[in-house]
Amino acid sequence: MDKSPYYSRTRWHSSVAKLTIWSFLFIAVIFLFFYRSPPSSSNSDPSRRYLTSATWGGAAWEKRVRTSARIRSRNGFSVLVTGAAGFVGTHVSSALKRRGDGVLGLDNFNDYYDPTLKRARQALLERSGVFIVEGDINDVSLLKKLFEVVPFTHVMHLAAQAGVRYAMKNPASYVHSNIAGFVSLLEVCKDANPQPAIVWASSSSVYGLNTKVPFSEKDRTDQPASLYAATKKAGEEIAHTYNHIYGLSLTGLRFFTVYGPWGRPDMAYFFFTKDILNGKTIPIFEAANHGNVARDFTYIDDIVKGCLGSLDTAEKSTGSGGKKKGPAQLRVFNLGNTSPVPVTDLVSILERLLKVKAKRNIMKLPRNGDVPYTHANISYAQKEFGYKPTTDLQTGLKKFVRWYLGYYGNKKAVAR
Ligand SMILES: O=C(O)[C@H]1O[C@H](OP(=O)(O)OP(=O)(O)OC[C@H]2O[C@@H](n3ccc(=O)[nH]c3=O)[C@H](O)[C@@H]2O)[C@H](O)[C@@H](O)[C@H]1O
Repeated sequence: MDKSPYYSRTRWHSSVAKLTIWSFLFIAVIFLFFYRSPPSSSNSDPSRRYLTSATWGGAAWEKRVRTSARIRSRNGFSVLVTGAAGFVGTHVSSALKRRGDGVLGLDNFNDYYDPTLKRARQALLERSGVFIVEGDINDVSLLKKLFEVVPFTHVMHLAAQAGVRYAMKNPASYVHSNIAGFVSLLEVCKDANPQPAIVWASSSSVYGLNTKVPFSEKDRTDQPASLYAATKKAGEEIAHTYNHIYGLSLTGLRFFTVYGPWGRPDMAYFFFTKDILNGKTIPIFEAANHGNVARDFTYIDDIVKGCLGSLDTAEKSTGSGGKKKGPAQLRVFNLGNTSPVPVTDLVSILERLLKVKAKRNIMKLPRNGDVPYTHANISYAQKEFGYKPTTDLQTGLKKFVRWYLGYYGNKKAVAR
């Protein structure tokens, strides 16, 4: 049967209508899929393995966030601690919680060093009521969500790619965490209402090739010797910018070689202990003309006091919702021990504590970012919040070794 033009037109119209409806439905389904699925953390750093594909959101998750951040003392703070499963992050979170502040942790649990140690720290914090959200500081939507759920008064920003020598192996990870991550955190903080006051971890390494000792905050910091140092120095400049434009209150802390229980396995005192116990030779660097390489090793409890002192004296940010209302506080403090010790002496102390002779391989300081000497002038922190380190290297290492042997269950050597 012949079809009339009218019939063909009607059929054509009905096909177009069907196609439109199906296309519309298809787009709606795609849209719903992306809108409803919980945003996962943006672990976009290609050079880093994350052991979890972290998800967040939902009523139960928000309740945990709120409960963890709830203030339990008069005039207490509500603090977001980034890098909470890290060495310093764990100690600071637990100290804040103990005194009644609300604490919420954030950590991406990356595998720069053994993540089971980070999980053990997490379990420790969990027992004292601190919840660690799994996510990356580059995940702006997660950060925004956290600030929607909790009006944090303070941010203790300790998440970072640490380690001086590793920067030659994986430079991108330093830019990702210490620069991009810091900026994404500051972006969210400046938009928050109220804006939090921010205390964050810079590093003694910013002094780089500076030879004037002891290092004072007024000394030059424009000659970094490693990419790690350069990213921390960049952080200090970025802090200046956000303070200047948005009225964020910012305090940078230049930590000097922090050590102690629950420490970082990539640091010399930690892997020296392991290698001495295993009878493995340890490389000990020496400076030019057989000079000693020395560090102003600072015990973790002293660093925690410095962190809390900085939080307690941090003034409020002056802006809100991305608008500056007036000048805000901008500070940088050295947090060191003020008594440098040669690395060879550190090894001798470990030998005595472990009752094992180290196999030493003395070698020239490699050109990998290490500097020969650090020494903090701490008078500024002393003046501002009474910072006064009280633990010498011998005492601090004794506590570290006791923890190490307990944690790793090595029964062969016993710390005195
Ligand atoms: O203050 C900081 O801001 C930094 O402190 C820490 O860096 P460093 O002071 O370099 O500590 P760490 O690696 O433990 O080496 C200690 C000493 O052992 C020497 N060292 C090291 C390795 C080795 O094989 N042999 C050796 O002699 C080495 O030459 C050095 O003299 C943090 O890791 C860093 O993240 C940052 O926070």
